[in-house]
Amino acid sequence: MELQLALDLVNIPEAKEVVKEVEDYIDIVEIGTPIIKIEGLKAVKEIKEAFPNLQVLADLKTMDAAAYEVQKASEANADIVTILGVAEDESIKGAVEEARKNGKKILVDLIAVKDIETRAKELDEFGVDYICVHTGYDMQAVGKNSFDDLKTIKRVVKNAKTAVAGGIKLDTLPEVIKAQPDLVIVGGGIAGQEDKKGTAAQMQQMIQQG
Ligand SMILES: O=C([C@H](O)CO)[C@H](O)[C@H](O)COP(=O)(O)O
Repeated sequence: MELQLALDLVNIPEAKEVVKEVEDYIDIVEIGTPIIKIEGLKAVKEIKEAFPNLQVLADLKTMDAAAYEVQKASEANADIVTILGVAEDESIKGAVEEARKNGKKILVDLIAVKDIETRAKELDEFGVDYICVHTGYDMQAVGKNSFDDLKTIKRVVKNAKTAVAGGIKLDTLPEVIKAQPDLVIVGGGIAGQEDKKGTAAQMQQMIQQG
């Protein structure tokens, strides 16, 4: 099980500061959609240059022109690129093909997918690397989480790795770990804490004890 730190509500210098604090305890650093929208793919490039030992995920949440966007993220040295599960099958296949050409990985984000089980089964046949259940900020605000959806994808996904994101904190991490995803994605649960290093260390330890 791996730990991914999601950075959403910071600029590039602030992102570097946070990663410097917790780099020993995380496997992947996510350059979140808001950062990419504000700062561009140079945020991905700069973080990869500063932390070459970490994998960097570009959270593009691609919906169309998938091969082109994966190509551009690859040029910025992203290791993993995200596409939305609600995108057309052609877009998903295009993203996978482009990622393969560049030695990169694709994570499909199931945010806003209504029939998680059916879509996860379909996506699993397209050769994507990760399938991720995700409760976004706006649904977290009305009390939703992805724990049941995680159990669903664990049951039906046979090829891809499984991932979970959305409001995971120290107190909810044990429930997530019980479901045994391959990747746990934490944003505010680390980046929003006073003691980021201590929290990340504790999360890594819990994950390793799995
Ligand atoms: O992808 C995310 C969200 O849609 C904003 O871009 C977050 O990175 C993801 O939800 C993880 O962050 P937390 O919910 O704060 O753990």
